[in-house]
Amino acid sequence: MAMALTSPASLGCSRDVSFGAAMRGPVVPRELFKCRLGFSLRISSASPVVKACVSAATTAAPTYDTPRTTSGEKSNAERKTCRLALPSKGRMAEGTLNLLKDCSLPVRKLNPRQYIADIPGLKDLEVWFQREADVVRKLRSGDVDMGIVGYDVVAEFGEDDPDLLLVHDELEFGECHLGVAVPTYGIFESINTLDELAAMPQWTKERPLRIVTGFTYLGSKFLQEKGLQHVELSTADGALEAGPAMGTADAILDLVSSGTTLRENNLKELEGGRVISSQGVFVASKKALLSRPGVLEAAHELLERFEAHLRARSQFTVVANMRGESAQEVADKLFQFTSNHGLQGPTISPVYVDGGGKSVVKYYAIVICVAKPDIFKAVRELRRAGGSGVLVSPLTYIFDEEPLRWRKLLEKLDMM
Ligand SMILES: Nc1ncnc2c1ncn2[C@@H]1O[C@H](COP(=O)(O)OP(=O)(O)OP(=O)(O)O)[C@@H](O)[C@H]1O
Ligand SMILES: O=P(O)(O)OC[C@H]1O[C@H](OP(=O)(O)OP(=O)(O)O)[C@H](O)[C@@H]1O
Ligand SMILES: [Mg+2]
Repeated sequence: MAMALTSPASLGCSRDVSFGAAMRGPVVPRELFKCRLGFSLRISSASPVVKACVSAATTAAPTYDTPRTTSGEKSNAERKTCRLALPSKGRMAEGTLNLLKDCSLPVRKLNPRQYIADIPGLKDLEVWFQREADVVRKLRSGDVDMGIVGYDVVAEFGEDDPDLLLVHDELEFGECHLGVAVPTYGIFESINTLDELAAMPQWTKERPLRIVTGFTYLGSKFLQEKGLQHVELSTADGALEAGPAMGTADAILDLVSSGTTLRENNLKELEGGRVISSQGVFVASKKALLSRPGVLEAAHELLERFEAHLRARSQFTVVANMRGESAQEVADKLFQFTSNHGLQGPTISPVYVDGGGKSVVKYYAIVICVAKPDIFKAVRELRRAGGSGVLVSPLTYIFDEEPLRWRKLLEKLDMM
């Protein structure tokens, strides 16, 4: 899937696949415009690309001569502390802070407008709040070492940079996907798949399919891979769903979670038009993990806690008293009548009751973990196997052996 898009030659696609290099005002000289794919685009007002984008009042893909990473090599070489960057606002900010709090690592921020903070549980770690795209840019430039953001942002602004390593790829918040959508009406009424969209006779060199998106890197790569011929991408900062009805775009490529915004704007997603699925991820710079003291240790600590918490979150711990003559008999009944046997197997211990001055064992207490959706089935099964007094409580952490993701990370770092 990784495809380097650095020169026209590497594109291997029609020159019609172009970006809306619309004006950002007179600040950027026209000659300096560079399309995202890495080659210079001469802007002429006669060009249909420019005309379309100007009339669409969209903004240019943010790719002039400015690199997509910031500088900082010098100050980074001198930096002694590790840095974790977190989203400063929006959906992902809340999810990230909640996750850290649930992992007993609350972020301490003196006031909401301050962009530096710390985590009392993690020494020698600076926490920096940044807009999500900047988290990724600063990872790439070496200004921060680790970050938590949506995978969509890593994929878009990371541009397949091999220095970015996903330490945890499923933090279980901010779930959404990036997909192509078209109107439900007009010429699109009977169009339901990306292939059908691509095959529409309407799209020509002179009148390409106009797609508005905030994801020009992922979008161009995806559409080229899918072989779409005459496409023009433009970009805007938000409310993209308005584009088709306003007449400024034919289709959109945007994030979807509940699907409400699409529905409310008379748009439908196309089968085969899903670019990526996304959720919160923990990402780190390979260079930093390998060379900056303390980063690997901090990544390990965070990963351990995320894994242990997320595993526990999906489970209940269940304690029940089971009637039986021996622990062995209870274990046999559990295996026979129930599908829940705990992590490795049930823990079974005798329950002593007063038998008139002599303690006797008539019950055995069992402890098992049960996946949350299976809890009521598990209780029914336990009763069938002779269980009573079933106690169900939430779990905080499940620490297993070394997390699988840690081993995978060490492999990626050539440390195994
Ligand atoms: N329905 C959704 N729409 C957009 N993003 C979502 C959605 N669900 C989860 N996300 C995640 O949230 C991130 C964006 O969140 P949000 O739009 O709140 O950020 P923001 O910083 O306010 O951005 P903006 O510049 O758009 O205001 C996405 O990159 C994605 O990872
Ligand atoms: O499938 P849904 O649950 O409806 O969510 C999807 C919408 O949410 C986001 O927009 P956001 O709320 O960030 O507004 P914006 O478009 O102005 O950025 C995204 O860009 C979609 O428009
Ligand atoms: Mg938004």
